[in-house]
Amino acid sequence: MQRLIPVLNKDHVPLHLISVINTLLTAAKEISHRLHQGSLAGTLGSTLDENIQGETQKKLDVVSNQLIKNMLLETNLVRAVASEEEDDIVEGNPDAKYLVAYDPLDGSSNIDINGSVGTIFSILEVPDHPAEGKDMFLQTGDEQVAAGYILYGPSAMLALTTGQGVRMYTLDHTVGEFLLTVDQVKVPKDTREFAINMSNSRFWNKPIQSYIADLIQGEEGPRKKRFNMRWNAAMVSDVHRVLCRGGLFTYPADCRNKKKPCKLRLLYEANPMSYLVEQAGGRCSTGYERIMSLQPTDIHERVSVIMGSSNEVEVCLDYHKKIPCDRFDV
Ligand SMILES: O=P(O)(O)OC[C@H]1O[C@](O)(COP(=O)(O)O)[C@@H](O)[C@@H]1O
Ligand SMILES: [Mg+2]
Ligand SMILES: [Mg+2]
Repeated sequence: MQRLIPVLNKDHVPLHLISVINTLLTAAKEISHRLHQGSLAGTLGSTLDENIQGETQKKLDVVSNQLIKNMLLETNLVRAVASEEEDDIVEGNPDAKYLVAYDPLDGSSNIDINGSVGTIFSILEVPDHPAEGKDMFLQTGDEQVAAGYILYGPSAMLALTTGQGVRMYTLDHTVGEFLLTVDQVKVPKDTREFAINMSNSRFWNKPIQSYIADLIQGEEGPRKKRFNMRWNAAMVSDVHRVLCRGGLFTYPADCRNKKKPCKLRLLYEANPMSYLVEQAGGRCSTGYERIMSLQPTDIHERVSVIMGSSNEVEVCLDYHKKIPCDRFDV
């Protein structure tokens, strides 16, 4: 089985970019080890702090964030990092070429129940201008030069794209390396599976309510086929399933908190996952716009997300075209 670095070399990925990716993986191996140790490592549970988004931080959110940040900045190859768990960007080498945006641990609520979690990352180049502060990160998803995630499940898996399709690697603990296990990931165009947090349905806008209501009616409804639902409460593992066997994943806007209608973050979650899903032949949208075309205005910006099997996403988007929003504008 092939190791990661020779595969990236064969794809002519620039050497410094390979080093940045490899550094992320070194941090991921350490996170994987700590997760594997569970309570024995003393890192489960919450801290007394909240992150910039007002969410309680788990100890492992903080530990993972520190590990990734420190390791990346030590390479001298990174100009700055932006993390879901940091209020502001953290500057590195002013002469370096790369920017890394990351969600150190996605699906945090799963940590204490020994469920799947992951690390999501997006790598950009420093733009010609404005090349200062957090504005450097305000680039569309189309500007990403690499993106991926490490899923810490029964095995630790890396899904990675550098714009030449998507490959998956599995961590071989005996040699401490990620080995190629799926060469070209392809998301099937059609599906009978969807992933959404149904408990929010009364807070959704009409287009998504109608779409999901029709899926649930199965053979008796307008879709005339039976759909199954899956929800792991970790985007990384819900999207991993979509990459492996198709499906539609969505976290739509809702009116639980009018000031914060969307949950998932554009830079740390939506853009990197969209890059992977599109590179595997799937489709990604907010319901109204392609996610990777969005111009970010803030590093912690949140968006509504619909992604997965292209024909199914298309159907969902038709509901958005035909049915007006009734509760709030997105
Ligand atoms: O608890 P909910 O509302 O179902 O939300 C689950 C969603 O929240 C997230 O856990 C947010 O990510 P974080 O754990 O990084 O904050 C997503 O991974 C997941 O899709
Ligand atoms: Mg997350
Ligand atoms: Mg997180």
